[in-house]
Amino acid sequence: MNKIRIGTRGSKLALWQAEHIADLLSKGGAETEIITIETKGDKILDVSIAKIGSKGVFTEEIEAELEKGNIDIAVHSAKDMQSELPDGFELIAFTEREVVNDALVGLDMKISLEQENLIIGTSSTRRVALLKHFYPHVKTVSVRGNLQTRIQKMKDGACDALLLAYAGVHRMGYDDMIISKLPLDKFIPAVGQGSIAIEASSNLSEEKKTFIRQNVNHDVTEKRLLCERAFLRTLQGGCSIPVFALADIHDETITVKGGIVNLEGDKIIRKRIMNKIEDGEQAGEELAEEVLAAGGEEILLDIREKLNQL
Ligand SMILES: NCc1[nH]cc(CCC(=O)O)c1CC(=O)O
Repeated sequence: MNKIRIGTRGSKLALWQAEHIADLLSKGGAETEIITIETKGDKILDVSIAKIGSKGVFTEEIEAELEKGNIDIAVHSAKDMQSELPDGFELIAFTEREVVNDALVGLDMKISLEQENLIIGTSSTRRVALLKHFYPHVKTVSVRGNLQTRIQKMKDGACDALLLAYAGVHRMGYDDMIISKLPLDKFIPAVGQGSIAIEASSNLSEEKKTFIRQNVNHDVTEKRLLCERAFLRTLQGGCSIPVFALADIHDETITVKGGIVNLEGDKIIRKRIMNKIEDGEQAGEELAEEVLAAGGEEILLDIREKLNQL
């Protein structure tokens, strides 16, 4: 088999993830090369993603390279992947999921969301809306950029602490700045949080596809993520919409919890569905239908309108 060429964005987190995939493939006996690609999302740092229009800002340039065959696969944080890829592309593997929680990150280990006069840096609409819902006294400020930039902005006084995905903080080696893991009963994570996804062109050879799946894919994670992604697809969520879902597998059963919260944080809809593992995608779809029917549809329309006005 020829060398496997791995495309990735150039941030430290993206490179860590690409190197992790290269390691897994090398252990299986493949030769690998990492190729860095700059995307629109990397260039525009002063505007929130919700304003740029989320669709494909971090993936377009990478997909162009996949299409041309300049790279064999692209490595992404699974949660950054749209629920529906453009024609001709597919996700062929998901790495074993690590800690899924959001985490409070900062220098002062005594900080808690219960305290008064707290300013939290985050640019995720989901985290802002969930904070407004569960901790309405907490103020938020938008802090964008890669992890290192955000931490620097916090040190410069932009906020008291950051709200980030535990997984990314851990991958970057900042464990000693993790103040607490937020509880999953309040902060249900973004779809796919904590896993790394491999994207390929549908034209990638079966030989490479099979090899990559054998060495990278984690079966239980894949089932959980396909369920969550079916929820996101049915809801037509998109990464700027504050929706969340988390699937878990025990014995023969998949359980998925998820919902939507409005931007003001005063309306939240959460549901839970259980199904046989092999019907996980159906469980994700049903969860979305229930959330939509219970008022999620209205919230979604309202959010779309407000994001369009940004
Ligand atoms: N949206 C950016 C992004 N994409 C993936 C991660 C973290 C790693 C992961 O969840 O796999 C992060 C940072 C964050 O949300 O704090």
